[in-house]
Amino acid sequence: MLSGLFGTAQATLYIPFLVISAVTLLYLVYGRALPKPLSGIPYDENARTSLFGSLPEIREYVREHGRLRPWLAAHSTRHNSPLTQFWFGPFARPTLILSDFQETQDILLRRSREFDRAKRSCDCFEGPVGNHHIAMRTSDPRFKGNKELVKDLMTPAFLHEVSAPEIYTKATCLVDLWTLKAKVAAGRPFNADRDIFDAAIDIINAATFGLHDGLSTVKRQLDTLSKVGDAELPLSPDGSVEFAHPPDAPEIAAIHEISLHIGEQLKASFPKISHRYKVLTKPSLAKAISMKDKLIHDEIEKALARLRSGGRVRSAMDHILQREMNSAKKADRRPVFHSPRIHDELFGYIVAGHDTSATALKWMIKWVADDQVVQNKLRAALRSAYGAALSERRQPSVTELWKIPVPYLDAVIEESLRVTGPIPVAQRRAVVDTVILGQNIPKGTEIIFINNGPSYLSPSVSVPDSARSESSRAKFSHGHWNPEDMHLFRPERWLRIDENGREVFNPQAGPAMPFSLGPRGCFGRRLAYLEIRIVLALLVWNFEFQKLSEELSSHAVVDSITSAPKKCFVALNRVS
Ligand code: HEM
Repeated sequence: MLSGLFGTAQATLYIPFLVISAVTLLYLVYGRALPKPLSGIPYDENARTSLFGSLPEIREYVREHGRLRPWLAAHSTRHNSPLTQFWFGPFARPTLILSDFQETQDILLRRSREFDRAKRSCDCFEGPVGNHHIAMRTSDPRFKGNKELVKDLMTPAFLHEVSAPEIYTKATCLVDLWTLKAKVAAGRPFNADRDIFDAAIDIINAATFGLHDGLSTVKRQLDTLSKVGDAELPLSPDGSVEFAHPPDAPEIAAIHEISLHIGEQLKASFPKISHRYKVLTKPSLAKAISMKDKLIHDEIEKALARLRSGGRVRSAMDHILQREMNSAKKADRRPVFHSPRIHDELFGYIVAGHDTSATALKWMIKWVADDQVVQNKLRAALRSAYGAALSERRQPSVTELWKIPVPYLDAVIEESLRVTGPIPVAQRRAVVDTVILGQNIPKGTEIIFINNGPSYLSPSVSVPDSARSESSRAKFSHGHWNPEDMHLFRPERWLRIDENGREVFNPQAGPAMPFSLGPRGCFGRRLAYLEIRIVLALLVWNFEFQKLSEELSSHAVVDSITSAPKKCFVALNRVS
C-alpha cells in the first residue's frame, strides 16, 4: 500500500520512520501503563517496574493461600510504614493501605468531606442491590432519602420493642435444635457451621419481615431431626456426627444464591460487568433474583393488609411501610410501597446482616470452646447477672438480656470481633486533593483501611506526631494495647474498675473497629450487637462447649463477603 502511494523507493525511505514512530509509541504506552508511585509512600520495587503492577505477586499469593486479605494486612509490616501503596494492574492508579488506628479513626469519623465510600465498594453492590444505600456514595442525591427511610431501625426503642423479641424467638429455636443434636451426638462433635448460618438468616429475616416459621430453616431442621429419633447417625472420618440437612425453602435458597453471588462480586475485577454477565449466563441466579423480588413483593402486600387492619409494627418492613404511609399522607400524594428503594433497602438489610453476624458468632463459639477458662468465667458471669432466671430454673428473658449488662459478655464479644473480625477492611476514596500522614494524596485515590494489622493486632509502626492531621492530634483519646499480648485472645483487656469499684466494660480500651467507623460505618452495628449478645448468652447458658481436637478447632479462614472460619464444629453437653 505504501509503495502504491509513494512508489517503492520512497516507501523504503519511510519504513525506518514508521518503525521508529511505532517503537516510540509503544514505549510511551508502556511508560504510561507502568505504575506511578505517589512520592514518599513505600511500595514493592518489583511492582513498580512491572506492567501489571502488584497483580503478579497478588495472584501468586492468592494461588498459594486462597485469599488476599492477609497480603494487605502484612504490607505495612513488610515496609515498616503505616501507609503503603500498590497497584491492581496496568494503567492503575496506586491504591493505598493504611494500618494506623489513630489516623484511620480521624479520617473515618471526622474527614468525611475529603473521603467518600470507595467506587469499588459501591460497584460490588450496584448490580445486586443498586438502590440500597450501601451501593451509593454519600454525595449521591438518592443517599439522604434512603437513610431517612431506615433511620429509626437502629434506635434503642425499635430494637428493644420490635427486633429483640423476634431475635429471641429464633435464638431459642437454635437452643432447641442443639439440645436435640447434643442428645443424639452424645458428646461427639458435629458441624455447627450451617446451624449458625441458618439461625442468623432466620434472625435477620424475622427482623426484616417478621417471617413466619414455615420459612425458618432451623425449625425445618428441628422438625426433621425430631422424626429421626434415636437412630444411629453416620460418622465422618474426622469423628464428627453427620446430621442430614433438609433442603431449604426455595425463598431461602434464593437468598443464599444471591449472597454467594455478592461474595463473588467482591472478588471480581470489574464487578458491574461481572454482575450483568452472571445474570445473563447463570439461569439459577436470574431465577433467584426474580424469586427474591416476588418474596419481597408478597411480604409487603401481607404487611400492608395487616397494618391496615390495625396490626402492630413487628418488623423493619412494617416500620418502613408505615413511614411511607405517613409521609405520603403529609405530602398529600399516593404512597409508593413497591419502589426499587424500598425493595432494595429491605433486601440489603438481609444481605448485609446475615453473613456478617453468622461469621461473628462462629468465631465466638470457637473461642469459647478453645478457651475453657474464658467459657467458665462467662457462664459464671451470666449466672450471676441473671440470678433470678437461675433460681427459677428458666432461661433469661429477652428483657433481662436487653436490660441487665454483663461486662464479661461484652468483653468476650468485643475481643472476638477484634481478633477475628468478619470484615477486616474498609475502603474510601479521596474526593479532593488531600494529605494523609504528611503525604500528598491526589483526588480519586482509593484507600484501604486495615483493622487486623499493625496498631490492632501487632505494635503500631511509629508515626511522628507532626505527621498527623490537626484533628487527629487534637481529638484522639483511645487507650492502647499492651504490645506483649495484643495478638492474643484476652477478653479481660476490655474491662476496667469504675469509680464505684465495679467491673465495667470499656469500649474505648484500645484500637479496634470491627464495624468500621463514622457516617459510612456499619449501619447495622446495634442490631448485630443485640443479636450476638442474645444468641451467645443463650448458648453459653444452655451448653458446655467441649474443647475440640486440633483438626476440628483449626482457625483456617475462608474469605467471601466475610472472613469466616473454614471449620466450625461443636461438641456439646447440655448444662443441667
Ligand atoms: C457482626 C456483624 C457485622 C459486622 C462485623 C459488620 C461490619 C461492617 C463493616 C466493616 C462495614 C463497612 C463499613 C465501611 O465501609 O466503613 C459494614 C457496612 C454495613 N453494614 Fe454491617 N456489619 C455487621 C452486621 C450488620 C447488620 C446486622 C446489618 C443490618 C442490618 C448491617 C448493615 C450494614 C450496612 C447497610 C452497611 C453499609 C453502610 C453504608 O454504606 O453506609 N451490618 N458492616
